[in-house]
Amino acid sequence: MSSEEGLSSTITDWLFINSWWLLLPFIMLLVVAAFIVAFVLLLYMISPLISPKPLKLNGAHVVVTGGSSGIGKSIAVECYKQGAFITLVARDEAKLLQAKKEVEKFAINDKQVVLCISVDVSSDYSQVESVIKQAQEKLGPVDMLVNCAGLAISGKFEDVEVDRFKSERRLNSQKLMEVNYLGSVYPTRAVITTMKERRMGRIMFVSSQAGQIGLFGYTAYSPSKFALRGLAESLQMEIKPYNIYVTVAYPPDTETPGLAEENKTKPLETKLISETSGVCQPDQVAKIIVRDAVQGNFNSSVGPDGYMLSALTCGMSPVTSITEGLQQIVTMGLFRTIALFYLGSFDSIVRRCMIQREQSKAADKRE
Ligand SMILES: NC(=O)C1=CN([C@@H]2O[C@H](COP(=O)(O)OP(=O)(O)OC[C@H]3O[C@@H](n4cnc5c(N)ncnc54)[C@H](OP(=O)(O)O)[C@@H]3O)[C@@H](O)[C@H]2O)C=CC1
Ligand SMILES: CCCCCCCCCCCCCCCC(=O)[C@@H](N)CO
Repeated sequence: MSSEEGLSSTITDWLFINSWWLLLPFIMLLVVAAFIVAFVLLLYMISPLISPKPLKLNGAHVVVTGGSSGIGKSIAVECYKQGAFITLVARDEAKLLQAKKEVEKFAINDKQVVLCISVDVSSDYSQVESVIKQAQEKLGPVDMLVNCAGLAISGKFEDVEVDRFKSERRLNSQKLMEVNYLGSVYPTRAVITTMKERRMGRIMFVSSQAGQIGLFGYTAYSPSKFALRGLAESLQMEIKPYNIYVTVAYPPDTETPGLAEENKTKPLETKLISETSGVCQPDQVAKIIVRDAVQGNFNSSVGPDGYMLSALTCGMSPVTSITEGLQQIVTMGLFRTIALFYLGSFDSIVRRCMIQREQSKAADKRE
């Protein structure tokens, strides 16, 4: 070895020995990252421990209000397919009988029963209480209540008859707050005592994506669906120690007789804005809702827009799995950023429609 080579290797040795501490921040960073990864993994592993025990639908008694049509009927079918006994609740008896026949096609054993009850869920509590009692006498205590009876009216604030926000009752002119909100309070009130005694049960409220955001044309509808969220959160805090779990479902537009009826008078703005999150089939919506209710998830959403909306509007709602909580924490800022773009595009839809209306009005006047 030449003396020059010897010198250079001594220098490298010296540098190595004396500068290892330069790597210290990197090592520390690695250790911290490893801890975070391990912590998250641990959370994922214990997540099932804090989640509610799934409800067995086989042999369970499921009451579905609004079960004679649309989403409610599909929910009844989905539960029946999994072996449940069903009580369908709605007003029109002919529609109920027709739905009963359709549901019965999906029996998986010969003990299963579909019971029909005709009642207006929104008018008189004592009536609702007595029909629920009848149903319990025939098919046993209610294991799951699905509050799906409801309707939508859309129209500009000043165009919706003031009466229809609530007020007096006329035939075929249902009031939104009464049906969508009180029509969920009454059946829930009628089943809750028995559920608490049995220390088990599921209560589902079918809200809407319009129960998460207020939209053009939904000044009467949205509040009636937002109200369900307040009810659900308060109730869940009361009944969680009794092992009863509440689910709020927020579907997008879904192809049902109810939607067809609503579309007859829907403002163009409402149509265009709602199209953002697409149109779903009732069967597809029902599958997701029933799965979430069985698992005891507080939140049930459909599709990517539904997922983002739910994470964004989670507020102080209860969390039913650690994974869900983590996802909300991580995605909140990003989803708010995306939401601002959506809001901008909704505002521009409203502005464009207004300009178009004014132009066609002016043209009409000239003629
Ligand atoms: N379709 C959609 O785009 C969406 C719907 N939703 C919500 O889902 C629920 C179901 O909607 P959808 O399937 O479209 O509706 P449908 O109109 O197809 O069905 C409504 C059901 O509710 C019953 N019902 C209505 N009023 C009463 C009442 N006062 N007492 C008892 N039963 C009643 C109806 O029967 P009857 O008339 O015989 O009483 C029928 O069985 C509603 O709450 C709606 O707001 C949420 C998001 C999207
Ligand atoms: C990150 C943020 C994402 C934002 C996505 C926004 C999507 C808005 C669409 C709202 C659709 C409302 C449908 C109401 C359906 C309904 O309840 C009636 N059809 C009942 O008949």
